[in-house]
Amino acid sequence: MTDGAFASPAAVEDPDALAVTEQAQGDLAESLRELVDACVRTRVDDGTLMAVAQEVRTLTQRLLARAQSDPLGIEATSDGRLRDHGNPMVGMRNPIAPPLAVTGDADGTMSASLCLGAAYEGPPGCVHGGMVAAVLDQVVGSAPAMIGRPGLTAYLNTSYRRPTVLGTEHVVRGWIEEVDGWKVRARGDIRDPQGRVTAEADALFVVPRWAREHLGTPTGDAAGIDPADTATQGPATS
Ligand SMILES: CCCCCCCCCCCCCCCC(=O)SCCNC(=O)CCNC(=O)[C@H](O)C(C)(C)COP(=O)(O)OP(=O)(O)OC[C@H]1O[C@@H](n2cnc3c(N)ncnc32)[C@H](O)[C@@H]1OP(=O)(O)O
Repeated sequence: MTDGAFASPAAVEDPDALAVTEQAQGDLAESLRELVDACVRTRVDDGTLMAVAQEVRTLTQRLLARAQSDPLGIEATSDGRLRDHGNPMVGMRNPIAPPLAVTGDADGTMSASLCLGAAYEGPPGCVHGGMVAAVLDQVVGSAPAMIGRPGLTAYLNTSYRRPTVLGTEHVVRGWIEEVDGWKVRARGDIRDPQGRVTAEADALFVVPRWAREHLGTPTGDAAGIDPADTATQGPATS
């Protein structure tokens, strides 16, 4: 992100055409998620592996025939969305994103379901700890964003209570503990189907100085911001 990232929203001139494009982009990413999973689990012979690798490289060249050199960034659009399609946790165009679908409750608690496959394995049969932290970073970090304080992670302390098992539906949650001007302390956890906490995080998100002029003036400390009252201030990401 750079200074002025949200200064001029990208104009959406033809919403129908954009919807078709986004459908195609999302479908491509989904097909690549299936490819990554197959790549990790396949037991085909060496000749097939080499042939498929060559075919994939050919497909890559087709996509690069027209590609931007920069990463996608976070883009505000004139239809009121904040597009973070390249994000590795929620980005619908990013095949390495699960992708998480993060939603907010009326009380400001953010949540997402999580069920990861073989590509995310750390300990045998379990989700890699770095991935667990990244998931918590995203979901917990979306709580400050929802109250109009989209900060960068200053710290994220993660405690791993029990393994997060692959192929199992978990629930990830994030909520605000304290708002202090541009700093927001937030916590979150991941729970297994039995409701047991597999990991939890305590984090601080800080709106960087360069972004503050785009977000107005904070009203003060926690007493000044009620997540339930301000939930609609946050950006809609899709
Ligand atoms: C912005 C637009 C985004 C839009 C987006 C939409 C988002 C929609 C969903 C988001 C969900 C994202 C979830 C993933 C989020 C990442 O992955 S962020 C990537 C990882 N994090 C980073 O790269 C951050 C790197 N660090 C930095 O850029 C800067 O150090 C920081 C954290 C922005 C702060 O820098 P700064 O703006 O210059 O402010 P600074 O004066 O240093 O500190 C401000 C205050 O914070 C305190 N502070 C700073 N760091 C710490 C710390 N580590 N411990 C304790 N206190 C600290 C300072 O003491 C100071 O306190 P006060 O004196 O004001 O009381």
